[in-house]
Amino acid sequence: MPDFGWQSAWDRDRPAQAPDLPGHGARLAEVLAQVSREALQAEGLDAVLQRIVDCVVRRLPVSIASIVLLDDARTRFVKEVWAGDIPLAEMDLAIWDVSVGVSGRCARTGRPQLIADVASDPDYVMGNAAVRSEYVVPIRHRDRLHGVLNIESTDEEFFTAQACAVFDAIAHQIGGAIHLARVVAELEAANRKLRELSTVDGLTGIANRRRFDERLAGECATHAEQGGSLALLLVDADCFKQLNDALGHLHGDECLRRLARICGDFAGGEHDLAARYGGDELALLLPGRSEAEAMAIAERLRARVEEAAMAHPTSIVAPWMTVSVGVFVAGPGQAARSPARLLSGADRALYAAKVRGRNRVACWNLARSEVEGAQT
Ligand SMILES: Nc1nc2c(ncn2[C@@H]2O[C@H](COP(=O)(O)OP(=O)(O)OP(=O)(O)O)[C@@H](O)[C@H]2O)c(=O)[nH]1
Repeated sequence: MPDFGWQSAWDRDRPAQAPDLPGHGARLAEVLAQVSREALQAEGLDAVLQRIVDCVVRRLPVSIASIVLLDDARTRFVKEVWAGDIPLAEMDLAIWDVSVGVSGRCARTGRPQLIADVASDPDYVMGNAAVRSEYVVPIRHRDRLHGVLNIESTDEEFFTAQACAVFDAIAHQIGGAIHLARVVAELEAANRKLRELSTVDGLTGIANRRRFDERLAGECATHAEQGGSLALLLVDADCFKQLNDALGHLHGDECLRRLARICGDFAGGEHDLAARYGGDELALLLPGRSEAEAMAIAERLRARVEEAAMAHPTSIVAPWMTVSVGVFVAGPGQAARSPARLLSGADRALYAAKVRGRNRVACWNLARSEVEGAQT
């Protein structure tokens, strides 16, 4: 007779599904307490299942406890976590069919399997010759079968109705844990998707203004602390209103998407960011670039947009789409690293590029308080 510590208070004829453990349920409660939403989120399902079987073997007098999970089709066992105080024979049981073993029988029938004498059961797969009895319970949540809980004992009298009821309750809790883990995973995936959507520009697929503002503030703080340079490029389509008017907004949208892809190609560094700043204006944040490097990138970007030869029949600049680029670089040791000052510097440069003819690159030089690079 197993000694769970609550035998004296146990009603032997009690139905198996309702373990009543007056005053003695601490050990079962400890097993059940291994499952919580916090533990599932922090450690993941596999770790929680492992803690359950460890706790079963440590706190209840069983020799082997294992949880075996089914695939979605419920035709194969695909994962097993186990614990034991006796060794198990090396068996390649990582994946096996439900036609095999007592666990398979349990999964096929959906009913608990109680084997008082394992030697007499043709389906029993021996892991240790000392095992005498086994109890295998379906793990389900509502109508869905997730796997089985397999308990083995060296005592053939072990699985009384009371003992079975305890393991039924544990299997029930595991079913809930698996369901909860799925819900948590689905919730996390949905949250990830939402976070992603809230920082991506719907039209172009690059970062949106919100993400840009966050990153700009972050980079400004980092560079204020660590020094180094921080380059900002504002890229604005020339005569975009006329393009929309001539070829329609849908065509304009497609041109913006292509422009965003080109900008994205120039944001190859780990901390670089290409974003849609608003309307037909995009921004490139390039930490660690000197003024000369930033100007060279801006010029290559400008040239690449021309090479793309997106038709613009009504532009006053060229028969294809062009961009003007304003550059500002907060160099090492310069005190101009606030987002507002970076934006204002790049904006001044962009304005100069526009008024000096468009389709050109200009840079605002803070030290000299003048624009460079945009020939008049
Ligand atoms: N197709 C399309 N057009 C947009 C979108 N967002 C803003 N625009 C248009 O972009 C145009 C920007 O016009 P302006 O700010 O006058 O600039 P511009 O015509 O490019 O003139 P310059 O910048 O001075 O060369 C406006 O006509 C907006 O309607 C968008 O998502 N799709």
